[in-house]
Amino acid sequence: MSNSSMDESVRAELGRLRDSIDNIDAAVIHMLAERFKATQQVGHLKAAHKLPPADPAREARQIARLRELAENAKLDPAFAEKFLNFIIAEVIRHHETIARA
Ligand SMILES: O=C(O)C(=O)C[C@]1(C(=O)O)C=C[C@@H](O)C=C1
Repeated sequence: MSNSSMDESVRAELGRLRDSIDNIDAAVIHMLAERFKATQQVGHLKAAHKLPPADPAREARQIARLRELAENAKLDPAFAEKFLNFIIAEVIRHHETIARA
């Protein structure tokens, strides 16, 4: 294989992989948007009933569940936990904003 044809096959493979990454990123964004639509409703429900924005017991159950899912999927469970905590922190911020309104 000459240098130029090898470069072309690498370029093509990189292009295919990046198309797949772009599709996955789009799915992640759409799934997150749906999740935030649901949590916004939870925020309004909690505010209407004077419930606290955070529920640490629920979070502990979610973390345990996601860590197990991650392990089964061969994803680093510590990363899965960090990712969930990052999302939940943003949700709690939204809940607090709704409660103040
Ligand atoms: O389930 C709730 O009570 C929520 O407010 C949602 C959610 C989440 O984003 O999953 C956010 C904050 C809570 O601490 C726990 C979970």
